Amino acid sequence: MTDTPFIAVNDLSIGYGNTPVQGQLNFTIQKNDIFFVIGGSGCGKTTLLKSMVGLLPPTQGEVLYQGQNFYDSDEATQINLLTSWGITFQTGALLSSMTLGENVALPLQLYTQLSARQIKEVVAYKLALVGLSGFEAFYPSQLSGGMHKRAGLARALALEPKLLFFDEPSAGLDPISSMRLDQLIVQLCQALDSTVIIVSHELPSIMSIGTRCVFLDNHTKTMLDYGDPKELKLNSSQPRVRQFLNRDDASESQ
Ligand SMILES: Nc1ncnc2c1ncn2[C@@H]1O[C@H](COP(=O)(O)OP(=O)(O)OP(=O)(O)O)[C@@H](O)[C@H]1O
Repeated sequence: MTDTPFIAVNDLSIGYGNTPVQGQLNFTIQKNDIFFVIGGSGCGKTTLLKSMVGLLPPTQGEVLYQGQNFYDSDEATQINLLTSWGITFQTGALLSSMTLGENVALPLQLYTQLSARQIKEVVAYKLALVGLSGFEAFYPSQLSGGMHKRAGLARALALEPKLLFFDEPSAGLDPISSMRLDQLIVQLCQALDSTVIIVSHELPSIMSIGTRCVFLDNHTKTMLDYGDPKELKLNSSQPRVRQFLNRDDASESQ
């Protein structure tokens, strides 16, 4: 038995060139968490996600995945980590020139030895999981916003990831579709025994499915608090965190 956290963010600073975005980030994520990264517009949520998925080396500190630091690892370890992650960013989740079937098949073709027939079966299964059975031949432009998000989820799930990253998964969806997507994320997370990290502004999602969250602050350029969002909403010692989670007007100025 080890007490190494599933993910440990240690003294992390992130930014672009000489412009710091966030610093002194320290928190852990447990296996099976549905972990939200929250905070006002432009505070650095997407930047944190980019840094966590290997797209932006930190300016200081580290993110450890069961003790492994992506940026310090050799290529084989980096590929192992990358193929155990499913990532959907807000834009560009799907390649527009490919059908849904081809989009979902792509990671399987790149990273597995499966035959064409096996890939076809896995694609059909993943599309069924997100309620898109029979849509293999559709192009992303032929889908509604909600279907597009679910198809992005199917592609992220292609390699049965143990860790899923989502940037604003329900952006642009109506409240009902957004709630259905939340339920789908919870079901898939349980079925695949996965852990999920979500960047989101959506308070109903944060409150209904979030197990823990970290609040990034624009003013101080660091985290103000982290923990169970329901707890923080009531008891955070940080007024800006309570304002945000209670949707007080004061949080809108962030
Ligand atoms: N590629 C980039 N180069 C330089 N600065 C960037 C880049 N991408 C983002 N930034 C800046 O970094 C800061 C944080 O941006 P980021 O997109 O991470 O915030 P966010 O919290 O995800 O915002 P939102 O909630 O509005 O999507 C912003 O000031 C943004 O202008």
